[in-house]
Amino acid sequence: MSFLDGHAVVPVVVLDDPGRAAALGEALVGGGLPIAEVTLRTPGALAGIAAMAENPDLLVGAGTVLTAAQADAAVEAGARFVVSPGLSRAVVERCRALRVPVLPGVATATEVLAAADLGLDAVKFFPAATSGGAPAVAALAAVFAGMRFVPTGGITAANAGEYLALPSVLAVGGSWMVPRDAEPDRLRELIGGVGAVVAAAGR
Ligand SMILES: O=C(O)C(=O)C[C@H](O)[C@H](O)COP(=O)(O)O
Repeated sequence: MSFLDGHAVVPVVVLDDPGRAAALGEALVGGGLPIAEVTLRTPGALAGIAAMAENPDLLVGAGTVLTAAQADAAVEAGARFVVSPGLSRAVVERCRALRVPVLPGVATATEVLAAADLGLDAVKFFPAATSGGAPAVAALAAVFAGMRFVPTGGITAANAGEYLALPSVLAVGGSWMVPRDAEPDRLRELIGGVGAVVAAAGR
């Protein structure tokens, strides 16, 4: 069981204007992608999380969480899961204390081992494309039987299927369907296209 069950693709959102968060959340839900990882990389990210958290049909989480204090702030704003680009014991332990699922980033076997030592059974594989792509995930999965991966970073509609074909891949993350400056029509088109990618991968 994972908070990502039923979510094969996690949209990674960089919000410049928190005033657009609610509409983006509606577009995701309407397009069949009722989940968003809002990165804490913009000043309005926490306000955006709070706005999205008001949508009962949307599972909203925080990305780019680098410190335990940021995990606190994200959960306080309404984040229901936490994603980090790297593996921080402090972040993992704070999320456990907050009873919120956490997905720390790893890119090497040593980091997967460290995550397993912390009792984790799912990690983000980041940055996926430049860390060896789907073949690297398959190679890591071969030696870490209980570990599941969420590759993120450099994933597109064209290559998501390679990752989703791997049984060790819980989901993929990416921003390709939520580009920062897309007009609403283009956004709907990109979000709507994700379903075909997921279906083609048999998910
Ligand atoms: O910092 C984090 O915690 C992140 O989540 C980083 C994101 O995974 C990538 O920025 C998404 O990568 P692209 O799909 O290539 O845009």
